[in-house]
Amino acid sequence: MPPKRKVTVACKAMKSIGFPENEVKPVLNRLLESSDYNWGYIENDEYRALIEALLQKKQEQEKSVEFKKKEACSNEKTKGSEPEDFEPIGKRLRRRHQEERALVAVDCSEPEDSEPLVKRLHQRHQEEGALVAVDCSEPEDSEPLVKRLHQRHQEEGALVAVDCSEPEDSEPLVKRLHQRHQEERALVPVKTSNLQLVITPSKRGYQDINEVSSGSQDWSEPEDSEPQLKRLRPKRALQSRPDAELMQICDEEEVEESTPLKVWIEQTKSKPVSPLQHLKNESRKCNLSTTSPVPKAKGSSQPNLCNNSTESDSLSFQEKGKTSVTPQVAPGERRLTSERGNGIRPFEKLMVEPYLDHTPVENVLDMYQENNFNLPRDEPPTDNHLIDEVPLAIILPDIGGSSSCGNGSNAKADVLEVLKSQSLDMNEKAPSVDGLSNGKSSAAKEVLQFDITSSPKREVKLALICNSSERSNFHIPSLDAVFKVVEENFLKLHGLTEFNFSLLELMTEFCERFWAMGTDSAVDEHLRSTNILVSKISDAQGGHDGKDGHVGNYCIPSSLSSGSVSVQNPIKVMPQIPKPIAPSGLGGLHCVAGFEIKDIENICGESERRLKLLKDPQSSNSNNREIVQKHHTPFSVVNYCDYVDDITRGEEKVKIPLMKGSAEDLPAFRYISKNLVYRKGYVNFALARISDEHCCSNCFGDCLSSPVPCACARETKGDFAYMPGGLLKQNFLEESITINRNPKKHQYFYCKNCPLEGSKNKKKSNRCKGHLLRRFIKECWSKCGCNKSCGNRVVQRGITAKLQVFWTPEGKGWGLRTLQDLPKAAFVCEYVGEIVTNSELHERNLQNCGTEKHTYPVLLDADWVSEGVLKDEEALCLDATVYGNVARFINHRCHDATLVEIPVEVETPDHHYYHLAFFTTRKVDAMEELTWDYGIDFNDCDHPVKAFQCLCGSQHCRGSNR
Ligand SMILES: C[S@@+](CC[C@H](N)C(=O)[O-])C[C@H]1O[C@@H](n2cnc3c(N)ncnc32)[C@H](O)[C@@H]1O
Repeated sequence: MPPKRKVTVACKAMKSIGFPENEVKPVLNRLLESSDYNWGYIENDEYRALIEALLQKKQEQEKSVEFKKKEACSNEKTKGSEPEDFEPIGKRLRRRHQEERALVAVDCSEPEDSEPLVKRLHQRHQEEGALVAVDCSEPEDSEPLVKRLHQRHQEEGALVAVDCSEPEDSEPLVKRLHQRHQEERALVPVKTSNLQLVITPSKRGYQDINEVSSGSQDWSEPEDSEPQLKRLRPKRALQSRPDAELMQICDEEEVEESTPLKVWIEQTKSKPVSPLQHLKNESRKCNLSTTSPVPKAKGSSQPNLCNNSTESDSLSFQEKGKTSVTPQVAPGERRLTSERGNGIRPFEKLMVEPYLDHTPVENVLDMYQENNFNLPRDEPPTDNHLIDEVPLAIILPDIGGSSSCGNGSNAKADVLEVLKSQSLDMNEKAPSVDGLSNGKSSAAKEVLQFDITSSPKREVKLALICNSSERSNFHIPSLDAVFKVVEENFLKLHGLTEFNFSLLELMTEFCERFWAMGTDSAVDEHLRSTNILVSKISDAQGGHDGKDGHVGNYCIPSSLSSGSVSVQNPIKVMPQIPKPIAPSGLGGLHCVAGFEIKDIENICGESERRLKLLKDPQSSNSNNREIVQKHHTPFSVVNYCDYVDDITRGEEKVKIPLMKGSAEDLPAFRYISKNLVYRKGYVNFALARISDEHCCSNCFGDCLSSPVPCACARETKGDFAYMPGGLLKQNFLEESITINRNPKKHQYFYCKNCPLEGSKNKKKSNRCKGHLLRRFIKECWSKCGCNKSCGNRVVQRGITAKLQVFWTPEGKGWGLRTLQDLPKAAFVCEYVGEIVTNSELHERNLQNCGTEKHTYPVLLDADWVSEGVLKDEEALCLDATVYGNVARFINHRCHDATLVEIPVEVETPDHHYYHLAFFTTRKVDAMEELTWDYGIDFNDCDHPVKAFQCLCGSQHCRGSNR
């Protein structure tokens, strides 16, 4: 969307919640400036940043005389304790935003609030707005923060009680919000009948974040789902009663609170924005009112609401003799106020964005993606900066010869309609690429603007708008020549005569990055970043005439009214051009750049030959490849493109593209997303084999939120391995990593008759070399009562991360990398292949002996110890050589691999078969390679994994000197 439009949309959105446009624009401007024109930041969370900024601006403006004294007084007192108040607003907002994001990274404690942000903000402010009965004339409390927070609980209750009885409704919401903000910012000491406290919401927010990230939060406890109403109650009394009574006590107390609830609703109904609050409270009323009790369902957070309260909170209230304070507020209101106070659930947590697919792991990954990918910057929304909605660019037709080609302006308009355009004012922002920036003094002076235009059709167009007012004799030069000169100059400038530099490649990468970093959460969009090729216009003036497969370009005259000339659209990145693999080594890029596109089908034919998709993977050999080559059909174009687009051929929920531009052959294999038994392997998924001990048939909903861990947590000693959100718990991950990296002696098991060794030599059984005993994860499954989105189902949901198969520069062949930042402890993929017995594997190895091709087997021996003596058909491994998933591309790393493999029990309690899942060992950055330690003994010549000269490059490489 062009910036102008974005401004309009933002103003409209703000108007809808009561901020007039004339107030919004300056704030928006300021925010844009301070965020480097990052619209993503501003639009995120339904304009959260903007709303916050507006509120803050308001409060700054409306500091009235009556508050001046208080403000001066409180500022004096709180100097130093609230450093953020002295930060510029943009910086503070950004920092806060970052911290919130960081919180999101670990905040998996409960399903997030599904209400839209604006609604939530309104509600929060409305609720907070009620807390305005403050008196800052008293000296500030010098008690420690924790103590003050406890007091705050009680205090807020009292405040609200007072507040409800007063006609505070007569104040407009916005005013109350501002007032509240002002009070919060100024750390106004609040006086009630008994004590003072300091309201420091932002401070509390940060404190909470710190608590969470420091691990003080127990992710296994759904503490947040407990209504704070109940937390406020004195617990000591409850503790002395039998469990059975607890529920009743809660109910009784709810009766007490039902009346104020009604009163409150009455009051809020009269407020301009109350329907939002009202709706929320209505729903809470359903949950909390005794007149409509909700059944205490197992698996939901309800049953433990009473006895799960934060003991320290409750006790401290009682100790301080505060139990007499009757919180006369609506439950919703109370919940929020106490949340702020107890340091458990800061407001920020409510702002967690919904997950992409509403499944925990996907959401986490998506959030990380959002967190770590900076959205492209936009220009400032000032009128003088606003660019034309129609970008100054030449629109090329679809190279694939779509029917719209040659259709003049109509088609152009169609394309333009969906284009997103962004600009960089070159007078302000120097290009960051070395060489370009060096040359800025001369060349960049003439580049007035750098436009990037993209469309949902996966097109990226770059346009440099140059000032040629002093060059009346301007003509369009040969782009080939321009590229050549720029490349040569660049190399000369940097003394890189041996260096192979291609400007076009650089621009292609730029476009790829643009897509990768700008993609939104739509699952299939991530492919944009890879399945794109660059094409140039050889004659920007006249467009194409049908030669070279381009029919009828749509050109905008290059002369611009202001005397500048637009070197328009020198490249166009087009998806789906089926030529990612070219003989030159530069791949399709080179081919297209050389204007050699004559016939798309020819290109696809070539690509298909190189790709060598198998008709019958089991009989894969060079002859077979020839057959594929000969049986090239017109449909191969589609097949081929599909494959590069997505090596999974639709087998996974996400597409996994192949990096374009490599001349190397992809190994011949057939993609499968689930393990398949080859022949003899014994795997029994019979429901009857799953006893009650091995499933949780009585559960429902999300097992992770159940107060009592269900049977499926037994494998992990009663503590689920996952946190809500899909990440592994820290201790479980660390333990698994340690077992892998520094196994202790006792973690090895030695078989009497090792199936592995036995399979190697039928006559003589070699001594068992030992098998590492690993910790299993047990996931809920079909026989369990919980639902599909239960937090204890992660691996079975499959791949959700954005991955790419790429050609490694170190010489390891193909590898796998992530296109998005991944958090530590995130599931990436499992190792999928054919389930073969050890003897079958041995046979395969023998067959392949001496040939280049070798298998990539993984032994499923993590629990052979408890399986006793295994028959051959039970001693299994996974071979992904011919049938496999993306994990077959994961390369080995001797030390500090980014992935660790963990056995996962899903369909069967028999541990001779399980899933092998890869989780990140640390935060992995976008574009980093994903590796795991194969566990190879590089000196063991008859290990099933054929040893290779290791090029992992790690400090403690075990196999580099073979
Ligand atoms: C599971 S495959 C990984 C994908 C493989 N690179 C490919 O192109 O298909 C294992 C093979 O990759 C290569 N490989 C993996 N890790 C390596 C490393 N650290 N150094 C050198 N080669 C490696 C070896 O040839 C090994 O047999």
